[in-house]
Amino acid sequence: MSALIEARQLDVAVGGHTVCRALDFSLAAGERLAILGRNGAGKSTLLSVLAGLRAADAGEVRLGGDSYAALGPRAAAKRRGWLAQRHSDAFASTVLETALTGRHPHLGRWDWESKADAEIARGALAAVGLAGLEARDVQTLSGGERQRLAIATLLTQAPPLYLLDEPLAHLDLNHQIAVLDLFAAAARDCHAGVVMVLHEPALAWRYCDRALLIHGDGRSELGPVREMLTAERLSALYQHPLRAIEADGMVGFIPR
Ligand SMILES: Nc1ncnc2c1ncn2[C@@H]1O[C@H](COP(=O)(O)OP(=O)(O)OP(=O)(O)O)[C@@H](O)[C@H]1O
Repeated sequence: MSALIEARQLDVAVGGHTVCRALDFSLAAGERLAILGRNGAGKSTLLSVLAGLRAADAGEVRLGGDSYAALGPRAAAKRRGWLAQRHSDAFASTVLETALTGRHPHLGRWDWESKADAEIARGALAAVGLAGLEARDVQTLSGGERQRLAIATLLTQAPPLYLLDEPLAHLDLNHQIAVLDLFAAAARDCHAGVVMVLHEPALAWRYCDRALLIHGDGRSELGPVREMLTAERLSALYQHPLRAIEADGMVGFIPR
């Protein structure tokens, strides 16, 4: 069976700066991969290449064995969902209408969303703690509520592969864990693949199988979280000394 996503010999650069060179990886159903690196290292740029929204400088990205060019936008939207780092709401729209946009790839050109689509969207809103806000104007939401709405919209889309750019942005600790638990359940119960840009190595350690470290100068390292997320490697990655502390089978990284 083809991987959910596969990058082959990928070169990515932005603004004259190399993000990665000859990067190879593939993600199987049910796997979770964290992308970590300093601000400006190119994590969002790489994720947008993986999402088919930006061309690579060399190499290719395939979703289930097919290129983005062969799939086209609608078929690609059924195979991967992308959580952007920023959400713009140019027009007034309700929370439910926004979540329902996640169903669009599943509808025919002239179809309206059905009752079943609305149930899926309501379920996703409830899963992120937004039940009761369905009729609210999206422009009145707090930063954390808007982020959870974007996640609910993606859960409504229900792709087999989630590409998440900083899914924990704006979220308090309680909602960070709740959102990571939701994607863990999607991986475990629905065999979804998850690639997420994270700034918290301890949560990557706890919620991901593998980590991709982007050093910002073209170098990258990929491997199981227990090999990649060590104090030594993370101190080099963030260019700041860190100490690892283990408790109850979990690890934390303390800046020195
Ligand atoms: N169009 C552009 N022209 C020039 N430089 C750009 C352009 N787009 C992005 N960059 C630069 O490329 C670098 C990588 O940006 P990117 O958003 O991918 O970083 P990131 O690792 O996701 O950072 P952060 O952790 O801050 O979100 C940054 O230094 C950014 O300023």
